[in-house]
Amino acid sequence: MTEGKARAPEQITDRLFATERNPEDFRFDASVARVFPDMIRRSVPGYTTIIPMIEVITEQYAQPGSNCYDLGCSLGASTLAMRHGIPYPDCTLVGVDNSSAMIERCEHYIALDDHELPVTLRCEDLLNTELNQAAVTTLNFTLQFVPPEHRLNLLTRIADATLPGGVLILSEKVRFESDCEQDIQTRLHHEFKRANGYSDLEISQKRAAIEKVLIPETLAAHRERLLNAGFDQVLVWYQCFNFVSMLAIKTR
Ligand SMILES: Nc1ncnc2c1ncn2[C@@H]1O[C@H](C[S@+](CC[C@H]([NH3+])C(=O)[O-])CC(=O)[O-])[C@@H](O)[C@H]1O
Ligand SMILES: O=C(O)C(=O)Cc1ccccc1
Repeated sequence: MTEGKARAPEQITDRLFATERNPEDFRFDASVARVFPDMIRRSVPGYTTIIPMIEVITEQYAQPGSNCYDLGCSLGASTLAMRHGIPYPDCTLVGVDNSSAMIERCEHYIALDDHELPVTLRCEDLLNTELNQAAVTTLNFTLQFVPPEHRLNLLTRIADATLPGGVLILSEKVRFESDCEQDIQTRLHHEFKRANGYSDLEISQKRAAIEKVLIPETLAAHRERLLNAGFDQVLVWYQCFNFVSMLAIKTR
């Protein structure tokens, strides 16, 4: 480790679903925020690849004097990737999350990161947050938690706020048209979780807890809605099982 640099906090193991519990919908509360880095790394195939690629993509699409947004920033992993990718000192970087437990811890992680570009954190609903002059906006596994009926309106607000040449990085858990593919990809995702030390009880209790709050859609539905919202081009730049990351580009 470089001398004088702050040390990254130790990761706390996610055991939230390890013992039998009453069925309750998943919430981003203090108990989740506490174990979140471990939870997301062991639960989302490709997360540890997607984060550094957000840095690479941000570096390509940031524009001088623009704003960059990380919507649903949690503890700031995607925010810090954007911070490190932005090559212009006059850019503004904003992280938004409506979980106060996440934002409180996120402030701490941002402070530990030794970098000159300031980060503004907003503890508010991303459905109401002000967006303008955006070069890069990230929704890294966040849109899936927004009620489906609000998704087009949010994406339209993002597209309207995006500068020509700007992008949206959209990572989502997806579902598949074909029942057979849905079964295979879900099984492979569960095998990934098992390989990362989650038990069958943990997998099934978490599955029940997220069922009503994490609503995946098909890739075709995402594509069509992004184009309807005002983006000009949509491409998939990453997929591992049922976890996908897209790039929506505004060319004009
Ligand atoms: N309406 C909303 N308004 C604001 N925040 C919201 C809303 N709905 C959900 N969130 C927030 O979106 C985040 C989703 S996690 C993002 C990971 C991060 N991007 C990462 O790259 O580490 C993904 C996951 O847990 O799978 C949580 O912190 C919620 O509080
Ligand atoms: O854990 C799962 O099964 C998921 O689909 C991903 C996830 C990751 C973190 C919070 C909620 C869901």
